[in-house]
Amino acid sequence: MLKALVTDVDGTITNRQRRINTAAVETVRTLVDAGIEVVLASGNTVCFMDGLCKMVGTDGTIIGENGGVYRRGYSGTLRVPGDKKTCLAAFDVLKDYFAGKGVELELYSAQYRFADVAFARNIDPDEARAVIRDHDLPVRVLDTGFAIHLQTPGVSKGAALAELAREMGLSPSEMMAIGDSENDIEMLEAAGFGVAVRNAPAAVQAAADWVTEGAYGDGFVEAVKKYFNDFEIR
Ligand SMILES: O=C(O)COP(=O)(O)O
Ligand SMILES: [Mg+2]
Repeated sequence: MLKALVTDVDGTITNRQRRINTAAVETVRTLVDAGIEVVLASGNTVCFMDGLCKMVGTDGTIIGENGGVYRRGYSGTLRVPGDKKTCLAAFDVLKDYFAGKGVELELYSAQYRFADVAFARNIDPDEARAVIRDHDLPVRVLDTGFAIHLQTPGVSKGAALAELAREMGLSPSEMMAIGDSENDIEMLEAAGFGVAVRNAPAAVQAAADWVTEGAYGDGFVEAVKKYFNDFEIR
């Protein structure tokens, strides 16, 4: 039986423009009201996630910064498996490289981040990967479709899911995960049942156990409806 749902945010319960799908919000509330824990798992910052949890109506359990941080409930201890210093050092190398080509990198909410670095998608992520490789830097480049992130190896939403499951007294096999992007791959693999929404790229769909017909929030709602009876109602 499934006991918790772990869902990505951007591209999974929002549309391409980051507008939240209101039916997806209702669906999350239906789960929460049935006693099923819903974990929001995102590349976004903790403060963003806290506001989102409050307004959607979850208990504040989050995975943020692509697994760079996670926390059980609003008052739980914030765990920070990520390493911001390493990511920032790699970012400086990228910044210099792209400045040399006349392209400025735009950091996203750097002052609110504990673990990863996020910046605008005005460069080719594969070119950034090549620079990281050439300089032998210990970070990986993630393109979420909404931002590019730098993250230390071993840190992922999937690794955070496994740690969080332990804190919640659950097994990852009792969790369903839903996502849309390459920062969700490890999470879809770690969960007992992984779902990709239709807008997910092929590599993400391949990591999932099932792919929805609908895209974005419509796909999210479709997946929860289809598997609702596999959740243990308390
Ligand atoms: O922060 C991002 O780049 C994307 O966020 P997401 O993980 O909720 O899709
Ligand atoms: Mg996403």
